[in-house]
Amino acid sequence: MIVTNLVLTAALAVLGLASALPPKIGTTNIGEGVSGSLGGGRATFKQTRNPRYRFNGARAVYRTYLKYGVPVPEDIIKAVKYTDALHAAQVERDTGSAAAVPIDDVDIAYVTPVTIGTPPQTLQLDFDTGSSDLWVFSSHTPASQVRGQEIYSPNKSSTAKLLEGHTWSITYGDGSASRGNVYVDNFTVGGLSVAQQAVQTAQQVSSSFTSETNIDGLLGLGFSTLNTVSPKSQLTFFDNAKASLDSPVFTVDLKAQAAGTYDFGFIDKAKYTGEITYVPVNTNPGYWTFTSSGYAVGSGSFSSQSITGIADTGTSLVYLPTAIVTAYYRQVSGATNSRNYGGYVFPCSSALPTFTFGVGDARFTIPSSYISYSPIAPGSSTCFGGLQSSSGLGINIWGDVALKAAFVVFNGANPPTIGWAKK
Ligand SMILES: CSc1ccc(CNCCO)cc1
Repeated sequence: MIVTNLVLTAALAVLGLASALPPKIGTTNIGEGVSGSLGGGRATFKQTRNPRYRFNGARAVYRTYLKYGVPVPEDIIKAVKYTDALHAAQVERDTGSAAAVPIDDVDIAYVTPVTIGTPPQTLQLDFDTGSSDLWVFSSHTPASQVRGQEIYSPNKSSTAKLLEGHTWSITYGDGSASRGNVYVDNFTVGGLSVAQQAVQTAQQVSSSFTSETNIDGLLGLGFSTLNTVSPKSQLTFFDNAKASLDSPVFTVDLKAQAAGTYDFGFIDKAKYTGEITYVPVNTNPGYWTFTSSGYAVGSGSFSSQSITGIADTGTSLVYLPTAIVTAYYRQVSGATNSRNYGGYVFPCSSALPTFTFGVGDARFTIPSSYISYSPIAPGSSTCFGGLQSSSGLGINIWGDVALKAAFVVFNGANPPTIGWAKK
């Protein structure tokens, strides 16, 4: 039987009228179950949560009275006025969310788009919980040191202001370095804005930054005590934004060879499974330092021991005590700790066990594919490990290889804590 669109439409309309049940208050009735076609196409409306919506019960009741033409009782009117005032009194709460995109095929680092100034200039920055300077390639960076990076030009921003007499200089754990002067300007990450963010403009960058053409600078998410600006140190973007956030947190969801997210001000339940295990953070000297409860190699037994280290989104690999790392590579045929290649290498064809680490009673397993990090040179059959010894660093580092295996909450409350969840 051929049912023309017209008849179908009429039928749907009659059905609609016939369903005396009103749509549930507070939801948008998109005609659940009403599919069918008007003009042949299909439409699906995905409902998304509005993180800024604040439910007001009194107002919902008020709307119901209006909807059914019933005079609104005085006490409901009073309740609406009272609750509206309460909501208005709440400081404007804010959130932000932005993508974390791997810059190459081994996830050596991740970049996130930010906008600076007026009109907005977009740069891709490496969000780094292991440092606390926000610095960018700029119009002050010598052309010989710029190789395709986007630059920030303060003289093209009507809202940029030079921070007179302030300079900065930073050297990272991997030996890379940069230095320069400081402006304040409007700064936005994923819809979250800070009006007067200190933006450190590079006048010099080391060769490793010049050759990292996909990184236009760093956004430090460590504690502001680590900031290198002198004579007056500056606050990180998170510290500046914290007071206006719904919740004083940011979360990190890094992915292997895919875009993840940095969220500010809220914890997205869709991004993790099970419970979040929170542990204390030692903010001295300014890293997100926490203590892991132990480790296991592959299907081996879990060794309960305290491993104190930093959660560092700006470091690619995991660096742990030599005893743990040798226990791991003992399970990898052909693995050696190579001076030539600067760490543990193994035949790319070797089978690698997984690596499990503990946070409290929770256990997080790093897939072996994350630890088979990359050939030591393009096409080589020798691979470099994603797990290396921290003996030369003096600090244990849970870098991207570990962070990719979890959903991590950096809780900037007082006292700060760090939360780990499976995903
Ligand atoms: C040359 S690309 C680069 C990216 C991030 C960083 C900061 N963290 C590194 C660990 O010290 C340094 C260099």
